[in-house]
Amino acid sequence: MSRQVHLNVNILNAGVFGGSWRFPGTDPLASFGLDHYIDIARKAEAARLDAIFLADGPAIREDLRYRPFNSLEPSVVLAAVAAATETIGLIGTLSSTYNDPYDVARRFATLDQLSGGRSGWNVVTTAGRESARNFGFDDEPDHAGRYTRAAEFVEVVRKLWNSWEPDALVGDKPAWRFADPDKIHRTDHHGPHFDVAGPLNVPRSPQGEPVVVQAGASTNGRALAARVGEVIFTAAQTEQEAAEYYRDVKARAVGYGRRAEDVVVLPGLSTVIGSTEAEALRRRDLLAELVPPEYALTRLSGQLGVSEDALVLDGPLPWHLLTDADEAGGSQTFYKIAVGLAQRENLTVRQLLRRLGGGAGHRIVTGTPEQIADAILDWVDKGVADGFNLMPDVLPSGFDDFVDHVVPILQRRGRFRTEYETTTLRGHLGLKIPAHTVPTSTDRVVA
Ligand SMILES: Cc1cc2nc3c(=O)[nH]c(=O)nc-3n(C[C@H](O)[C@H](O)[C@H](O)COP(=O)(O)O)c2cc1C
Repeated sequence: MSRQVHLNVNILNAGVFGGSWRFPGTDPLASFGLDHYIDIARKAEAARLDAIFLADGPAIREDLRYRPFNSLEPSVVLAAVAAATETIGLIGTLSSTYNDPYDVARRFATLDQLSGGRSGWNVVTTAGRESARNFGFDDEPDHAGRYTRAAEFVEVVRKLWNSWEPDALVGDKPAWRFADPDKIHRTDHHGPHFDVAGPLNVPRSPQGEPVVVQAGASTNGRALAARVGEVIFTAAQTEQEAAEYYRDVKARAVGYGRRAEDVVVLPGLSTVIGSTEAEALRRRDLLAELVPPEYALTRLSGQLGVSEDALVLDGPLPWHLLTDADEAGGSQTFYKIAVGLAQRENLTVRQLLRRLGGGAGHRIVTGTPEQIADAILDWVDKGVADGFNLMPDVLPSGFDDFVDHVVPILQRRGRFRTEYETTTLRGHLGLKIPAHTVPTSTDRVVA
């Protein structure tokens, strides 16, 4: 049987482009209301997608003068969507840098319990000074330190998810308890030992425990992905980039004693769909025009860590100011992607801004439903992706087009489910229930 495709939909405000909210017929503020998420989730469930996905950064980083951008807390939104759906997976992003393990463990265990085993936690380390400032930091902790903390953070969360014993004490030193808030200079925290006690005592979920998703494809990010990630949300502009990442992270996972199939790799895919190729291209052109230039420039300067003055629209990137990606402070993945695009295609700043469409740098495929379906199956059949985290160009219209016209093609070709065979997120993704979560006779199962 040909490999089945896994598909999530990332509900990103009014769509992935910086000007999606301005697209004709789009309600720019829909994403500030619950119906936006419930309607898309129900549409995704009716189309038998694996999950909906909510990205998140605990700060309003977008320039609100140019783009309505909400920062609704993902676990709250997902709880409401859980009540309005029955089978679709529910993946939310919470930062390992700006949260505590107990709180994250509790949120996703609760969501898992109440949703019947459909929750997934996307662990990110969160780049950007704005988020740091929201949590009392002077500046963002360094990149490597964020990942050191993330590795231990996930370990503690998983222990809490299985903390059936009263003294789920982990780590050997008290973490930063707020004994003396004045003394907590959190800018110097690097991978503290978390000291948590007390079980979560949430009854076992039908999927054992929430799925751990990871997003961040830098060198540090790959190590974390291979160690703990069950689903990896990545970004790749070319088949070669996708292939290199896919093989590397699966090999690293095997190196940690895991199986390659324990890791589902889902690159982001932005789709721009038209009934003809010409119509799709016209839609793509309009989306490019709708991106406020100031917004795109601000976003690119933040992504590259250079001032806007250094970005001359009709000139090349300021190569003399750009460091090696592994030295970048923010998201090294998207730093690499932007630089790689400009280098490979010899783009001016203006041309790069158009290629990115005001987004971070996910691959954009523009075409007819058949062309989109071909592009999806091409990477899956070449073994460089297990499916995709979809980011429709405009929400909800772009996702409606995908569900109404692309999914049926994948189903007719026998590559995508026509019915759910399971009711849990793990089940949809083909992930095993972790052995340590399978109740044993000695487990004290909460009634
Ligand atoms: C595909 C993808 C999606 C991401 N989504 C988020 C997100 O929703 N929130 C966030 O804070 N960081 C997100 N990040 C960035 C990283 O997880 C994180 O911010 C980190 O600091 C940078 O990771 P990197 O250097 O490994 O790219 C994403 C990164 C990638 C590659």
